Amino acid sequence: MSDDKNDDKTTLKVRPKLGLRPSGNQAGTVRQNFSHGRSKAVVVETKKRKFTRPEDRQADAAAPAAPEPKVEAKAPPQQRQAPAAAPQPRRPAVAKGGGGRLSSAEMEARARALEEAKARESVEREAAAQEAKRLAEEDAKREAERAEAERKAAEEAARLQAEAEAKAVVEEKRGGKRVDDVARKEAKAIDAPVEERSAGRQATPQRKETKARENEAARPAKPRADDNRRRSGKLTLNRALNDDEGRSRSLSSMRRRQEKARRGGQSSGPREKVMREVTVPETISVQDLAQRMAERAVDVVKLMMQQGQMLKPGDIIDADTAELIATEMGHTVKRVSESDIELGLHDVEDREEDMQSRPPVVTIMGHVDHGKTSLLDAIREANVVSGEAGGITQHIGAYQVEKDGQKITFIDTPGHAAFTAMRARGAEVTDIAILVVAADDSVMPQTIESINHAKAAGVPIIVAINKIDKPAADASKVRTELLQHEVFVESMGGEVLDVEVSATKKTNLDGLLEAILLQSELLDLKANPDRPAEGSVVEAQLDKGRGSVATVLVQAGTLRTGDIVVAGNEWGRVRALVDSTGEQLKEAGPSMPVELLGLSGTPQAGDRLAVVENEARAREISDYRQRLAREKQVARQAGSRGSLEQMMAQAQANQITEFPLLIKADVQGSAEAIIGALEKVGNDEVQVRVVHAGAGAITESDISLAEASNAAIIAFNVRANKQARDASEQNGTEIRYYNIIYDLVDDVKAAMSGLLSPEMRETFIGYAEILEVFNITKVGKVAGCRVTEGRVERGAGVRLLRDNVVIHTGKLKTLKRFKDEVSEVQSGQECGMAFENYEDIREKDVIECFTVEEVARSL
Ligand SMILES: Nc1nc2c(ncn2[C@@H]2O[C@H](COP(=O)(O)OP(=O)(O)OP(=O)(O)O)[C@@H](O)[C@H]2O)c(=O)[nH]1
Repeated sequence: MSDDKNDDKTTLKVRPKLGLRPSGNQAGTVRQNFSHGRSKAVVVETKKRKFTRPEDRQADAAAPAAPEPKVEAKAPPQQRQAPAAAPQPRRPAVAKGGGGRLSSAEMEARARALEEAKARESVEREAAAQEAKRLAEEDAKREAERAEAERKAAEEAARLQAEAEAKAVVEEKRGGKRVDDVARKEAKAIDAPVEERSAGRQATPQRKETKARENEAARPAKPRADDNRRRSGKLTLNRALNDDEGRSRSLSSMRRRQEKARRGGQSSGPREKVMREVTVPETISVQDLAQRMAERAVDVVKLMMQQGQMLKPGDIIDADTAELIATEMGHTVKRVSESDIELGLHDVEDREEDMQSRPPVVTIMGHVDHGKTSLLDAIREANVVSGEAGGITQHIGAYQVEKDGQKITFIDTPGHAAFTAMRARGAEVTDIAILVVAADDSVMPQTIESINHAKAAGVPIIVAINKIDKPAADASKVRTELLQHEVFVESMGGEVLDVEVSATKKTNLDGLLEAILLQSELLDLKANPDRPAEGSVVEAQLDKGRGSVATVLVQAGTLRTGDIVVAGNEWGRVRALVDSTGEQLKEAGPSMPVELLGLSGTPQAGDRLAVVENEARAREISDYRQRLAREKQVARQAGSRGSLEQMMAQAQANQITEFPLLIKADVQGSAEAIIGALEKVGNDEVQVRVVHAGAGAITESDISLAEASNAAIIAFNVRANKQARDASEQNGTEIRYYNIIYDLVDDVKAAMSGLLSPEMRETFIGYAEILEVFNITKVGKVAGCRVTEGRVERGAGVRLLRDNVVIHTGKLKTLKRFKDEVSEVQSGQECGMAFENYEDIREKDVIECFTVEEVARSL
């Protein structure tokens, strides 16, 4: 081929040309084409061969390597080999060429040789083209197989990831550390293959490049085998065997790769960064968060460092920070809180078509001795009253009675206390309140309280005017007096049903039951009996023989023995259900009161009860609630009680437009004046709602009503008695004391507009009772006292109380113990006290001692 000019672009083709050429070496390029449209230009040095004599030709033949073209170092070996076949046809022509002249025979021979060479060349070209086509097909097939494997593996990875995340979310809802562990594992499973993927990602371009430069050493073994195959157009037995081997190796390696990917829980799936929905609890460690995002913890630490925060992987961060990090890294966040554990436990929505009518639940309220128990007893035709100590209702019970085939559930509560306690715990069990008013006694303070309780709960009232058998009975007086408290009975043109009854004579009891059923019809009470039960604890106690016994009112669904229930902080498996007659039941439907046995501890009245799917969930919820209760207790002890400011903050957050207050004043007149002044305070957005107002000291019942209505207590010139003070401390209800109406109104106004000036927080220090009053010349009146509670301090603020009503507020002039001026006197000790600029002190008056501190308003 040394005499050829290789400028033809055909693969492996070197076209021989006849004719005389200038002697000497000649350089040129050969364009080589490969499969997939790739080509390569190779520099070939050509050498003009001289026509020589036979003896010269022999010399030529003795040196076969000489005609080999000089190929650039980078040129593939294939290029070097391919032209080797071409010189053959030219040999005869060269052989006959002597002295530069050719005979006709020689010319013929040369022409024939030329023809043969052409034919051979075309055959070879065809074979090479076919081989190239076959290789291209094989490549395409392999490529398709690989793509298919990758797609399957990616789907598998996506599925596993979705499962892992779903699992993490479910576990997260149930709280606890387990979640983190599971999520961590899942995240790890996802994470590892991501790295594998990225390794694969790097390998691919490399492979491509290697193919392009076939002489590079980095090329993997398999493609090299392919190249060898391509180098030759011939298909030999050996090569065919090698090919098969190559193919089977390729398939099995593919299978291995798939298998590996499956084991690893993923594959060489999508190569872009995967954006995840990251579940973020209230607190999370940096490491955990990184794993949930499938990111490296060190990257998270780096990111936080850029934000100016130094963190370690083990550090715990709050949900806000975690959200910031996750969003910064391009993930979306799903916030969950510990309380999510209770999701779906209560207030599950029922479909309208599943709802069925249920009996009404009735509570009887009223003033002491107006005949509540007698009435209930008369209705039940069972003698409960005689069994009670002193005839006073001692227990809370719940019973069901039947009238014309319709059932009515009665809850017998001692006054309104249990009623409000239940409301305070969120249990809204009562559908109808029966207000018992004795016809001979008419409306009394507890009657008014009962009205306010019912109103605050939004429960309709039915007035039962009792004891009409008594000669002094005056039903119309009762009706008129009720008008003053905004209870408009039917006979006075209102909507409240009223029934005259006699509990002892059993007069008109049917009328009362009919009124209840009528009211219940108006209320259209419904519940779905075909679902896990929900209810409220009406009463609970620890019974020596039976363990924890809770009287439960089923409110929705059906409660069955064997069910696993959570009631308040307690849980248990229902061992037995007993109805009000003492009979064992298998199940209890909506509005059915039953005694429930089997709880792990004793819940509180008003605790809500729900059936859960398994013990684990019951335990988890109960653990969570117990922890919460402990934390609440600690918070209360730390003094973080509810206040007017907090109330307002809450109101603003929840966009509440009502500002509930309970007002207690020294006289009815001041209470009314305060209500009048406060009514003017409101605007379009927020209004004062007085849940109850009255004269006299603040009692426990006021605290429970305030707690149930989420109201603050405004005390005007009155104090709370000991029980009330304890109760308010316990449940965190704020009592604000005032002695000037304008201060009171200003404070409420400020709280409502959210512009509270610094709060003057008053801390109670102690009480002292005046035993004797001495009149000392020059000094004035001095009170000989005994400290009954806490201590008394000189310089502290003092109030003079007479029957729990504030008479005077001021400062102490002297505090003496046995003639000596002292700074403080402890409980149980006696001392002498005198007020600054105030002398109207009497025996039995009480001196309240307090300190005042200014607390900056924090909303
Ligand atoms: N004459 C008459 N006396 C009645 C009637 N109803 C109740 N009494 C009497 O009134 C007293 C008080 O009755 P209770 O049923 O204990 O009253 P209560 O409201 O349940 O009282 P507490 O449990 O203390 O809240 C009892 O002596 C009853 O006999 C009635 O309709 N007529």
